[in-house]
Amino acid sequence: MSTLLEVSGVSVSFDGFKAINNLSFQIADAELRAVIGPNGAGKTTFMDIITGKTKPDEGRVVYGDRGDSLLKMSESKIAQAGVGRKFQRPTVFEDQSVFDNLMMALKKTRGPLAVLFFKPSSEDEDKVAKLAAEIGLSGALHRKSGELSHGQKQWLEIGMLLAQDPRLLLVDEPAAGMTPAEREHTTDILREAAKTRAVVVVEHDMEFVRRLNCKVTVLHEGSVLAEGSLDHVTKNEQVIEVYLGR
Ligand SMILES: Nc1ncnc2c1ncn2[C@@H]1O[C@H](COP(=O)(O)OP(=O)(O)OP(=O)(O)O)[C@@H](O)[C@H]1O
Repeated sequence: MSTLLEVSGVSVSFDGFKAINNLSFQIADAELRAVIGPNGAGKTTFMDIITGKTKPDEGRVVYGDRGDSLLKMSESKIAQAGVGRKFQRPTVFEDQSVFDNLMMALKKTRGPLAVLFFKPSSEDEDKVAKLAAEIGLSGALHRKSGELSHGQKQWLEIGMLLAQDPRLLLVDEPAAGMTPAEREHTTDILREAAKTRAVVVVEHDMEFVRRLNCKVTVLHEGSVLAEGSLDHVTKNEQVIEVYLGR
């Protein structure tokens, strides 16, 4: 499997405090990865660097088949290049139906002019139906999104990101506030999504990470402390000390 994203030797300081310290990270196409670490480990800043929100002081961030540097690109250019990000709080359009939210997300992939003159084809309707099935909302297609449970809103937002067909999807704490059954379904969605794209999941919940059943990267003080299977990293003495032993 070829490398899709390579972060090497990246550091960033805020007012002299090194939030990211010589961090290196790689992910392949169609790989699922969990990123864990205690509060303040640098997980959010790490994602901010990939999406272009924060520019590092040093290091390289190389992406895609041509090895483009993401550091030279704006946030919107990075998004256009196929990097999608899901924040913790869902931001679906509550007054619109699930169907309309997914359809709008499909439109967005076609640029501003296409949005103005957009007429959904039956092909688009099929795509929306397929996305709804992928996120487990086929039965709720015509419900107002505002009426959905917290978990369902999160799934809808994942579906809206998938509608844009990202090559790399970054997901921030998807399990927060979910019921155990919703968490299970969320791991299924993410595992399925990672069959055709790279998915990075930042998560605190260990049971959730165990169900993801993927390679885990442990961050601590802005660097990678350990990497490997969950069983491997949870046996690491340093990991136990800084994170799990608390
Ligand atoms: N814009 C900023 N200005 C100053 N300090 C910052 C800024 N952004 C992050 N930090 C600091 O950098 C460190 C890393 O923060 P970050 O939010 O990336 O950690 P995190 O692993 O996502 O934590 P959490 O699990 O609590 O969300 C923290 O000590 C934080 O206070």
